Amino acid sequence: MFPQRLDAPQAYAIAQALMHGFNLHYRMFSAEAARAKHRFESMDWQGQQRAQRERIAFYDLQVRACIQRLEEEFEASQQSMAVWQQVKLHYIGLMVDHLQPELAETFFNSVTTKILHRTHFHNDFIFVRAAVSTEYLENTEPGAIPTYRAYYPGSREHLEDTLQTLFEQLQLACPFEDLARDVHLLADRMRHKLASLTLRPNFQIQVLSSLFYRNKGAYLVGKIITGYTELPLAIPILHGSRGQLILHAALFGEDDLHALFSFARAYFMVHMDVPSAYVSFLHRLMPRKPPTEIYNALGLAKQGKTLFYRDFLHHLRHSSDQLRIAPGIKGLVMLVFDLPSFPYVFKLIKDRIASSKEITRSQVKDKYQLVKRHDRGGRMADTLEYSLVAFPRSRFSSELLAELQAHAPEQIEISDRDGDGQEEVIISHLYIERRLVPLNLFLMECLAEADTKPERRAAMEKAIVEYGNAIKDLVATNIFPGDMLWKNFGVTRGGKVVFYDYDEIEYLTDCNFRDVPLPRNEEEEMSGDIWYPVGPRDVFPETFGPFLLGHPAVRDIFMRHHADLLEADFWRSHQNRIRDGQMLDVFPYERSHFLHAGETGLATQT
Ligand SMILES: Nc1ncnc2c1ncn2[C@@H]1O[C@H](COP(=O)(O)OP(=O)(O)OP(=O)(O)O)[C@@H](O)[C@H]1O
Repeated sequence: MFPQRLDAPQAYAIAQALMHGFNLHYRMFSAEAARAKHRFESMDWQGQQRAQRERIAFYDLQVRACIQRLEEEFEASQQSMAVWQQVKLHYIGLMVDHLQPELAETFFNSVTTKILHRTHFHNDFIFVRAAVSTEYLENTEPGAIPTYRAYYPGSREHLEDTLQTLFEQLQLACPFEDLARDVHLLADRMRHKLASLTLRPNFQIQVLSSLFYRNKGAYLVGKIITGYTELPLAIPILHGSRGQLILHAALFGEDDLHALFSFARAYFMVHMDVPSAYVSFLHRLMPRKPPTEIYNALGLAKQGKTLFYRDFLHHLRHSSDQLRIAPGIKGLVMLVFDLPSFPYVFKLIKDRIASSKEITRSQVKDKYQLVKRHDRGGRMADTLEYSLVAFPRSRFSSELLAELQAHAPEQIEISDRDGDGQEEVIISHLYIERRLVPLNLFLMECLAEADTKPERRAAMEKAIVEYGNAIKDLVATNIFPGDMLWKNFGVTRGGKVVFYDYDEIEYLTDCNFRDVPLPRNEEEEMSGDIWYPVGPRDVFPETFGPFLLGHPAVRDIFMRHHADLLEADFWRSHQNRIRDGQMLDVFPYERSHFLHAGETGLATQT
């Protein structure tokens, strides 16, 4: 029932305290993004990575601080539901003209769902759906930076002048090595892309005003428009070998941007007054990427989670298929299920983990946390972590329900908790991750037809090369995957291979890569067992082969491209590099996009 009058005296003050809590949070978030520019300029890459990691914890800290304040000042949990309903209405009032209303709503939900009882988690009290529109939101204060800027080159020949102005207006404190040279190379690439298009009167380049910072790079993101064509565009800016700036590559088109904004990479730091305007600009560039994933990529993971859950509930209402055990080899640690019509998997840690795994539940959680905070280098799938997720009981296949009851009885509750006559399966802790095609299944499908269909053989070769590349990219970011079996990797829509089994992951520098010792006598030589002592962190790369390379066709391709992975020296040399403080470059784009043909090196050390 909608209250006719807002007459509870404490409701307005509670709403204000909530809004104050959110504003404080967003100020901290923005300040960190502003500092990212300085860290980039001063090549403080370790600092940039540290800040990327630490920022993830900001939100929960601020939510906890706000709950504490509400309890201390207003005895929040003692307030009646009539008061809480008015709190929400006042809060809506406070969001008029607010520049981040969607985030403010999510913050309200995060706080109030920790105070109110579950039965009140509906639109009267929390924001189950958004109440405030973000369309056409702009910061109109004098001196405010617009979300994006438009540049009008007029003709193909004048691209250089326009680009020169555009990069100068970024006002980076560090000089370019040779901006005129780079702008010319970039303009040439653009002319090539525009060759088949007629330039219409609306020909322009639009770029988001803030740069996107991550690891060692800053990325300019925008699009070229002519007529009805909109060509997405991203330009990575890096430090050259002399420490000055260079335009490193030119990325064009939706697929290139997908690779840059991949769920398998760390989140960007971007200074945004109006994040929803950034999200809608980016969504236009990448219509296949749902806003939930764009918010995640911008470091606004809570908003990503909120939108994901809304999308999922909406999808459930408009589909009828059954949740099932995910295809592939079942895990010893994780129980994984999916809904065929929905492109994500749901993973929970089993109540009892097979003893062969020597890992506890909390260690598994730590490993997933490690991945969340680490630079995923395009090779480890991001996970969203949820607690108390309810699914309709009627949507479970009987095998899946039996599996849950057998392996996770302590984590599921089957009840009608909302009292609406519909039974739900409530799972206490869950990870949600993009669904990929497990690499073992992918290879099996290819192998079945490799002799008769050359395209299948080519796909198999590409996947095996990609698998090795994935491991090498992980190594570059100081990650040893632990369990390198094919089944622990998946293939993305774009054909990239990504790792998703984290329970045996270690920092590369924590492992001890050893050569298999030579047998000292005949008895040792003939022994079928491991006769030499093995420490807990010891790894013997020579022994990977028998597990991975049973099939001759697979072995042949692997050995041609990645034989070095079977040598302890390969792993040790990377350990040494990392210990020396050198960060290897893992580019989120192919070499073919580089603007310089190798003559311009990059800075490697701070
Ligand atoms: N993101 C994903 N997309 C598609 N399938 C997945 C995904 N994650 C997991 N799976 C499926 O679930 C299975 C088990 O997942 P996972 O490897 O994470 O569990 P685990 O218990 O850690 O495995 P292991 O026993 O190797 O340690 C995988 O082999 C795969 O078939």
